[in-house]
Amino acid sequence: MDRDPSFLFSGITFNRKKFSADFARFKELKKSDDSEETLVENKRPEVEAVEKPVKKKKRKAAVSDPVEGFNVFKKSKAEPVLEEDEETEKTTQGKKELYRQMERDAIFRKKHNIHTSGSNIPSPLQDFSELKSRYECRPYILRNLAELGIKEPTPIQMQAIPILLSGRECFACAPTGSGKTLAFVCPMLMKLKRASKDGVRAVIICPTRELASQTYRECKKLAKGKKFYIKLMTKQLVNTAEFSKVPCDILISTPLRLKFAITKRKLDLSRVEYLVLDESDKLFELGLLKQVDAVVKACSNPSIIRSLFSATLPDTVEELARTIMHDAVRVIIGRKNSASESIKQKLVFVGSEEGKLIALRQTFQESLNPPVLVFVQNKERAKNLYEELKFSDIRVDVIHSDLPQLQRENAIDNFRAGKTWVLIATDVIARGMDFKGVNCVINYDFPDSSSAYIHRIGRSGRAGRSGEAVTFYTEADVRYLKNIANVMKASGCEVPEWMLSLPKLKWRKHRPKREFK
Ligand SMILES: Nc1ncnc2c1ncn2[C@@H]1O[C@H](COP(=O)(O)OP(=O)(O)OP(=O)(O)O)[C@@H](O)[C@H]1O
Repeated sequence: MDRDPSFLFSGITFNRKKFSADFARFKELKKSDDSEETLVENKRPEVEAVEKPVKKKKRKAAVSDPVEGFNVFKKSKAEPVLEEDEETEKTTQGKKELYRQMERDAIFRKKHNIHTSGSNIPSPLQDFSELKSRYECRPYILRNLAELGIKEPTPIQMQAIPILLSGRECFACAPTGSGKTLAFVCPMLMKLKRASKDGVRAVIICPTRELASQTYRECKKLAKGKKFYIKLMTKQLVNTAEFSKVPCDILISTPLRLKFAITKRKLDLSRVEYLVLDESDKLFELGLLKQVDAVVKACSNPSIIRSLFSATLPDTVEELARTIMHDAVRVIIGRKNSASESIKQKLVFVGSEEGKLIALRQTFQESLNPPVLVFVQNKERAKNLYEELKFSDIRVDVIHSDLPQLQRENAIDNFRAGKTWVLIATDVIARGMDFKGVNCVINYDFPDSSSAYIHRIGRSGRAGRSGEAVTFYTEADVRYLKNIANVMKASGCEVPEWMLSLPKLKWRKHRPKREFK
């Protein structure tokens, strides 16, 4: 007979007092039963957890089985496992793709002579169209590049642009005339995005006024169609009463003017996001170092991106650079501290100082192929040589630091416009100046260092054009020939063996007293 079990115990009362001990035991037992149950319940997942690796595979296989009705369960339980596996697979795939990309980058860099060091270096840019696909570049930049006739990035642009766009600091060494200006201006404009009136956001320091004003013009050209506040620090601007209130996104200046403005408390650089030291090795020379240091200090924004560019980067400058930069990428195009390979270089023995003027006149008589730049050691010599040549039938002009600013500007403009055929110059325009189509550079006076040589002759053979460089040397210069001969050899020019085997000099600046004869 089936009886309800509750029925058996109906009417029975339990003497809790009498059997309190048993009751307690019973209770305990129940409790322990409960706890055991809890334990068992708790154990299950543990067992499952232990079994998981075994079950994982089964589950995975099961998931692939199209068994209806189990899907929900399988999905809900098995999905995290699947995700994990897919995740692992994805990671493996991702890693493989990363390695493949790194390999492709290495091949591409090798092809374009791009040498890099640093961690996680972004892939080089193969084409300017990648500025849009990879970095959402605004159309105005691509339009301006096209208008300027700039179709393909140069090697320094291929590598430095993605580095700067990915927010990394960079110190770069690339040959003269290889497009370094665009390599830092383009990412700067892209990162700044739009104009603002919240203070100076980017600073470009150039060693000379001429270079600063050229860089200013280049910036304006690339920013055309976009309302950015781009300012060239002139004497007039710095003396403006309300200078600190003038809206400015990008400020281009020589270090001296910047330091002056900072000292006079007219300029707040604490919001600067981008700082470029163009011709950085020059800026780190003794004459400019203090001023540059003051500017670097004034740019106190902790998330600032600094970059250094030059065609020559001595080890000492690199060491100094490392102390101010964080996690910077080093980019070298071709060989470090080498001359552009598109320049045909020649050394001409002129005997003594007297021989120079004769050699120069002879060179002009044989073939004068303007525009020609003639470099001399100092302003006195520039004035003297100009006096010698100004009444000849050659259209000659001169530029040096003693001239008033307007005259300096006119000398540059006339040379650019082809009105001047021969421009006599000191090293004031040896760096960075971009005169299109200078056919020949003549080092009337031997350059005082191999880097001065590289920059001087780099005024020709720019942007893939060919050029010529002639260097006069006297008996007194012979012992300094080796360094120049090495530069020549490294860029593929023929050099007599005896020059290369001259004793090695610990490099000091070669600035002998030269009498004009
Ligand atoms: N991608 C490019 N394609 C063609 N021309 C270019 C390209 N980029 C820059 N240029 C042109 O090349 C010339 C040299 O550029 P830039 O003055 O920037 O050289 P640089 O490397 O800074 O030289 P330097 O070391 O003498 O300062 C300029 O006239 C510039 O307009």
